[in-house]
Amino acid sequence: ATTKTHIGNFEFENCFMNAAGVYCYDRNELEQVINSQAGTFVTKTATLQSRPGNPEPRYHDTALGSINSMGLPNLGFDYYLEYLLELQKTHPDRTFFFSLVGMSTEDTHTLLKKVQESDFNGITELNLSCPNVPGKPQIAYDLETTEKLLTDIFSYFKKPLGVKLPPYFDIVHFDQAAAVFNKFPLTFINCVNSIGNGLVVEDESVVIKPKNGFGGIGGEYIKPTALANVHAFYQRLNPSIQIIGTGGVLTGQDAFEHILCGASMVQIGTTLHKEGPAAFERITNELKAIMNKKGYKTIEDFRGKLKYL
Ligand SMILES: O=C(O)c1[nH]c(=O)[nH]c(=O)c1Cl
Repeated sequence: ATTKTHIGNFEFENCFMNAAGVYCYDRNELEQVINSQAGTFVTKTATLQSRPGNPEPRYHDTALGSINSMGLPNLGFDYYLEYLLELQKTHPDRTFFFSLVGMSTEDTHTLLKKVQESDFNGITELNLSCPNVPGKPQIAYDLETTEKLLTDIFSYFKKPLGVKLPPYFDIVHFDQAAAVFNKFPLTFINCVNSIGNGLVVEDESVVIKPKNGFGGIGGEYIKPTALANVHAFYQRLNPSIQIIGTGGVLTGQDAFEHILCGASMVQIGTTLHKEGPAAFERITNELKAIMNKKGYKTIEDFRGKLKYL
């Protein structure tokens, strides 16, 4: 069996990559993902200026997952663009993802215009779902703002673009969100970002400092929500818009389920944070074993073919 895949016009030797925010802060981390079994990587979400992020502790692992309120710490757009352009020379055969978002609508347009005018030839992931910047609501929970933003973006942005989405929890919201996304030539949507503003308590205390302990939840806690979002949009979107599945992937079986629900690429966050880049080889081998046992040669043999009762 092969776990290769494609997103847009790009081929990837493996359908696994990191989730933005994990193992992607700087060249050192990104190089480790490049040199792992991952098919590609996405950068930490970049903003126009570098950001220190929220006070620590701002990330905490639990037995079943993680909670974070990082606050968008990143080295700034220019740092990641410079590295991506360098990789286009040293790894011309590979395609990478650039995650970004502005701290204002104006900044978002400034960033995307810089990408459009640059020599970057990879895929851009616009983060519409950061839950941890105090005072900034998650853009993708405001569908009117999201539609206006995408309308303006696609008037000038002509390179491959996808959006990182928060989980939705209401069938009507799936309907309304899909109706918006179907209006645009999106290359993909990525479901899901962390479940925003959870609260983990240990003994008598919160476990992270920002926002009195409130933060985005990842890991085993969120797989049912992640699978539901992947499949809800798979059922509703134009087939030209592919789906990246993120959330709750610990094993090859979890990845199999994301692909069964419709995902064309699977991102790994909390598990990668806990296990390191070796997780890519383990999970890839586990998925291949499942595919061999079931007689599936490629992921297209079962992608989206979730059975109903
Ligand atoms: O606090 C963060 O940096 C963060 N944390 C998340 O869990 N998702 C995001 O999109 C971001 Cl931007």
